[in-house]
Amino acid sequence: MSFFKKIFSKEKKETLDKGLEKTKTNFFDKLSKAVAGKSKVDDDVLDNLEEVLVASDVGVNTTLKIIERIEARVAKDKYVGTEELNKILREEIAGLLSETNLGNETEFKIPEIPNDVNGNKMPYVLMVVGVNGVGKTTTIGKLASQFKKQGLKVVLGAADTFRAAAIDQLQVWADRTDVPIISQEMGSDPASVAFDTLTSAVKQGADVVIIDTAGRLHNKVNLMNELTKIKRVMQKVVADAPHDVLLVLDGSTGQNAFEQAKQFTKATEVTSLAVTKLDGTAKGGVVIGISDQFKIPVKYIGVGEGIEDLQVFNKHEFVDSFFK
Ligand SMILES: Nc1nc2c(ncn2[C@@H]2O[C@H](COP(=O)(O)OP(=O)(O)OP(=O)(O)O)[C@@H](O)[C@H]2O)c(=O)[nH]1
Repeated sequence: MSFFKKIFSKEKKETLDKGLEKTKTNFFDKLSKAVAGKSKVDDDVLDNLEEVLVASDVGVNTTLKIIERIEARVAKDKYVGTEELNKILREEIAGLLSETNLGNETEFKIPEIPNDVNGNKMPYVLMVVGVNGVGKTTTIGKLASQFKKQGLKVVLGAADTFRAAAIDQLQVWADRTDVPIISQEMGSDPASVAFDTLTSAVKQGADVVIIDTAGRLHNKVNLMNELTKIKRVMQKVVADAPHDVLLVLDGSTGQNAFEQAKQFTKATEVTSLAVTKLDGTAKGGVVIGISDQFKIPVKYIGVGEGIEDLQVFNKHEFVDSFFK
């Protein structure tokens, strides 16, 4: 490993540790109360553990899976001391997350997109969905910055034309990261903005296009129609666009994030997830539950407001940081 990579990894780890601090403190405080006065893991301890996991927003289904596995181990080993519970829990959570090959990435990277039939360079198209306020714009800005740092040519598309503020906020990030942005006035057709963005990106020979969209969940049919139309129109320019549909979820909303994931996956095909605002919350367990339940990769996690505070989600790093 290079010297710089080592430094970066150390910084990444520190940010992750700091970002998960609230979740961790809350979780381990509750866990120690759950085993207080007990020397072995019995039904009482398991009941308490179940409550702790649910209270940490791991989600009911995933909690039940974890409890079942611990029960099986306790039954097998006959006597499991409460001091071992931490270790067992860590192993079972890591095991659960390892059952899919998701969450193994360590770096921001995008696949190469083949040229079109005429030999034109095609960009990687990332469409970003999610309700207002979850950190969508910030995540787009942070991603643009990461890709640009790798020397990639990035273009942003302001296809959330529902609110003027959304266009303005994306413009702020475009200025901050010095990345071109394609926008039209508020109220214009989002599909038209997406079309313009892709056309411009192809003309510029761009590597990555990030399209912001409006996420109005209160009308699922409209949302579905809008996203379907954006996709259809984009495909007139880049045949297999979008290559990734990233749903941004606010981790601090806990179970609400699960609910949004359910709604969006019904409205469109979501291919990856970003869970933001983990730093300000004790609900970080939501990442474990969401990874387990949706079988859609959590690709990115937000652990702060700064441009560097978006991390590629790696389940091993996450579990390590959580149980440290
Ligand atoms: N602490 C923390 N704050 C974050 C994170 N990600 C985003 N935020 C903040 O969350 C707030 C909302 O983020 P936006 O990016 O504006 O959210 P949005 O989903 O685009 O919402 P609209 O702009 O209202 O559509 C901003 O104040 C961000 O700085 C994160 O990982 N940690």
